[in-house]
Amino acid sequence: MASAATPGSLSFIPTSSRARSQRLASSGLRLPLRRLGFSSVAANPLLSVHVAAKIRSFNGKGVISMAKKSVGDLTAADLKGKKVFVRADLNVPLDENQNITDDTRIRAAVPTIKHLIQNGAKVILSSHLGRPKGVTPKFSLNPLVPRLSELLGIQVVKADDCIGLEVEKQVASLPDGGVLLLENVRFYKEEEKNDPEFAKKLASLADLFVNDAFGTAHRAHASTEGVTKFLKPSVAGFLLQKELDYLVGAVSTPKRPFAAIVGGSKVSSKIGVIESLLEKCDILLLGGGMIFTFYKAQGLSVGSSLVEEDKLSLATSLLEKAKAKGVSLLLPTDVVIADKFAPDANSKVVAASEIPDGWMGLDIGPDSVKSFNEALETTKTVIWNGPMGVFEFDKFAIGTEAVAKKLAELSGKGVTTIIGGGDSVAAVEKVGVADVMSHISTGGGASLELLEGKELPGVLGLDEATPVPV
Ligand SMILES: Nc1ncnc2c1ncn2[C@@H]1O[C@H](COP(=O)(O)OP(=O)(O)O)[C@@H](O)[C@H]1O
Ligand SMILES: O=C(OP(=O)(O)O)[C@H](O)COP(=O)(O)O
Repeated sequence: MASAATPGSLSFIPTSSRARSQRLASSGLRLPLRRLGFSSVAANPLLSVHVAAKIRSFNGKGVISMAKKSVGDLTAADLKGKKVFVRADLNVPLDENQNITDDTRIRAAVPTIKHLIQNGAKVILSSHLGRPKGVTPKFSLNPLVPRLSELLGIQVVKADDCIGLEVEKQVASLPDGGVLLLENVRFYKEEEKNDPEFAKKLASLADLFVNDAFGTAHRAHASTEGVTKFLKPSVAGFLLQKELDYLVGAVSTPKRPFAAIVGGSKVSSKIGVIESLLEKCDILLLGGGMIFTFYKAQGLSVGSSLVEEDKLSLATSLLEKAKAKGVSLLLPTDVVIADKFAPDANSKVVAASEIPDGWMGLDIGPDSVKSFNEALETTKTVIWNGPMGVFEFDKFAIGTEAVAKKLAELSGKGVTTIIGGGDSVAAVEKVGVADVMSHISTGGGASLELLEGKELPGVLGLDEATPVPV
């Protein structure tokens, strides 16, 4: 079994999916529902162990081990009558009337819960919702109960707390195959502090632990990492494993040519991902707000486009690194510029070298879309993280939508297409091509940290899988 690398520190706080969805809702976007496929892992849980066990080196910085024991390894003999503490990421967006506007994360948690209840376990389900400071009714998990019950085909019981006497009583009366949803675990500040006493109280409710909260696996919190110290076995759920298989597996041993598309607004938040991907990919396409820092570093005028002045030398060194490694790094050759940051701004397409003063680049231009498409044509694996422009405004969504459509087309031809969470997921949902992608991550921040080559605290604490011959 490979030894573990030192986990890195958290480098940034990602936009929460709640904030993102609220932003999208206010910009008028409607996200269609999407089905995640679980066939490979659910049908053969050992497959993921097998894949993960083969991983030896990810980003050149160290060796990582993500081979963890799976919930699929647990049978009725292990589970019947057992109390299982399941940490899921049910942090779904709710509208002002507390209606769920995207239930992807709830659906993604279902295969693990179903496996447990079908094998006679008593499921104690835990999640956070949003970032509450103390007990905050609008962050209660109550609105999740009807949808969860519907998807599981049983009536889920809801607790008003996540620890304490009343919860213990509810656990005691839970039948085999029953599900008790605990209240938002972040109502206690001890959760995010990873307080050992709090973790112990959560753990005392159960006999064993399943972590299926991929979206929160980059947080060392009491219910993700803390409880692993008190519950054995502590195993990975199907969703967690599927995410690791794709995000680590495909990037570690990609079918080549392997292209990465990185967009978004800040160089500083994507630097770790770009550096890590430069070690692995053959083609790197950059878009979004970060490109203007690269242009400026090359001496071009960027008008009032987004620039991180303190990252100019970093941008130069990344360009040099790409050259030294023989990675084909493409920056857009033309951009869509606007006279203000607004959906109704005046806009025009100009060469990247001709951005006038007072104008800002808000999307990649048509020539760039064409050359990006050509570059992607021969690829066998593509990973995408971050939009090509301010896709929240229709006028500046064309580059991002073009990438989404191209990846859908490639997916149809057998290319592995992986969408690394966050805004790119919202973009493929908007275009309606989410279903055809090979993998769409349920974790924005978590997927970025994995792509940076970091290990996730929520995974590290889980039991190692029994090695299988590879
Ligand atoms: N040219 C641009 N100028 C300003 N913001 C942009 C531009 N292109 C994309 N963005 C914004 O980047 C945001 C997405 O960034 P994201 O992928 O979450 O990562 P990060 O902000 O951490 O780089 C979107 O809200 C999008 O509007
Ligand atoms: O929505 C989440 O992360 P994401 O927005 O990075 O996908 C997770 O539920 C983690 O939430 P947090 O960033 O408040 O710890």
